[in-house]
Amino acid sequence: SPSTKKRHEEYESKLANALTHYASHIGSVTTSSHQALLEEDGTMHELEFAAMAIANEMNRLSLIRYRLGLDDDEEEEEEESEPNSQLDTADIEKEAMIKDSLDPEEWYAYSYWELHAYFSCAAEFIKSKPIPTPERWNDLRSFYHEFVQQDLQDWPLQNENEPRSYIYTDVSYDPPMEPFQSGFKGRGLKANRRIEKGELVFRATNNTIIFTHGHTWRKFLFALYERHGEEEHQLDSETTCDVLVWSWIQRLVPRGPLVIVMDLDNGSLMNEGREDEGWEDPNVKCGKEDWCDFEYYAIKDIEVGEEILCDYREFAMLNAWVDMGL
Ligand SMILES: C[S@@+](CC[C@H](N)C(=O)[O-])C[C@H]1O[C@@H](n2cnc3c(N)ncnc32)[C@H](O)[C@@H]1O
Repeated sequence: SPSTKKRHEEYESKLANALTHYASHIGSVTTSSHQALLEEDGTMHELEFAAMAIANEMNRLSLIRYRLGLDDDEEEEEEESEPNSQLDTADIEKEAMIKDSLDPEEWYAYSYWELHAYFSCAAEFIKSKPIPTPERWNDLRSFYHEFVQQDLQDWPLQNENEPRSYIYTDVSYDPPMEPFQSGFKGRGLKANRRIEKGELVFRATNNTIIFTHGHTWRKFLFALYERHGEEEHQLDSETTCDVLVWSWIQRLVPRGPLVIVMDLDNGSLMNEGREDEGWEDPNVKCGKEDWCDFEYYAIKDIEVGEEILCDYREFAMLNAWVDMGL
C-alpha cells in the first residue's frame, strides 16, 4: 500500500543517513564500541547491525589494502613507530582474519598472500627457527621428487610441453659459507673463510628447483602442508611457510617467461642487504653484468664470519606473484 511504501522509503532514507554517519566515523568504529552500544539497550538494532556490517567491510578493505601494500602514509608511520612485537601480533591477527574468510574448497585459486594466511605464516615467522640439518634438506628434496612424480601422474604433460617443475642444472657447488642464527633476520649465511672481491660466492646448483606454473608451486605447498595428514596437529606450517618465503620469481633469460625458483639447500638462508638507509650493505651481487645469471660475486672483500647479504631486487621480482596466477 502507499503508506507502507512511504514507511519503507522513510526507513531507507534514515538507514542511508545512519550508514553515511557511521561510514564517516568508520575509522573509529571498533568492535568494542559496538559492544558498548549493544550492551546499553541489550538489543541489536538493524542500524547497528548494518553499521557493523560496514565496519566489517571496511576491515576487509583495509586488509586488502594492507595485502596490496596500499596502506596510506599515516598508517605506515604509525606502524613503523610501534615495537616489533606489536606489529607481529597485528600481522597474526590480520592473517587469522584472512584465513577465516577463505573457503577451503577454493584452495586452487588462493593468491600468494592467501596462501601465506592459510598456512598461518605470520605466526610461524615470529618463532625462532632451527637451522635445517642436512637430513632435513635431504628429506625435502626427496619429498619434492615424489611430488613431481605424483603431479605428472595426476596431470600428464600434454604434447611433450616443457615440464611444470624441474631441477635447474646438474652442477653441484659448495659455497664458502655456512648457516648461522642472524638475530631478527632469522637464519642467515656467513663466510666460512675470507672471500676476495670478485670471487664467485654462490650459484644455482642441482638443488635449485624451478616451477614454470604457479599452480604447481601452490600444489607443492599444499602437499607439504598435509604430508603427515590433514588433522590440525599433523599440518606442517613450519616447512610450508619456509618454502613459501624461500621461493622467488625470476626470468631465466632476458624477456623470457617468469618462473618460480627456490634452493632446496642452505642457499635459501641468504638474507637481504640494500644500499639504502636502514639496511646493511650487500656484499655480493648477482651476475657480473646487469643480467643476473644465477651466479653471485663478492663486491668487496668479505672477512670470515661476516654475513653474506645480497639485494633481492637484483634478481627477484617481488610483486610478480599475481603474474604467476598467485
Ligand atoms: C630467503 S629467506 C632468508 C632466510 C630466512 N632468514 C630464514 O630464516 O629462513 C628471506 C626471508 O628472510 C628474512 N630477511 C631477509 N633479509 C632480512 C633483513 N635484512 N631484515 C629482516 N629480515 C630479513 C625475511 O623474513 C625474508 O622474507
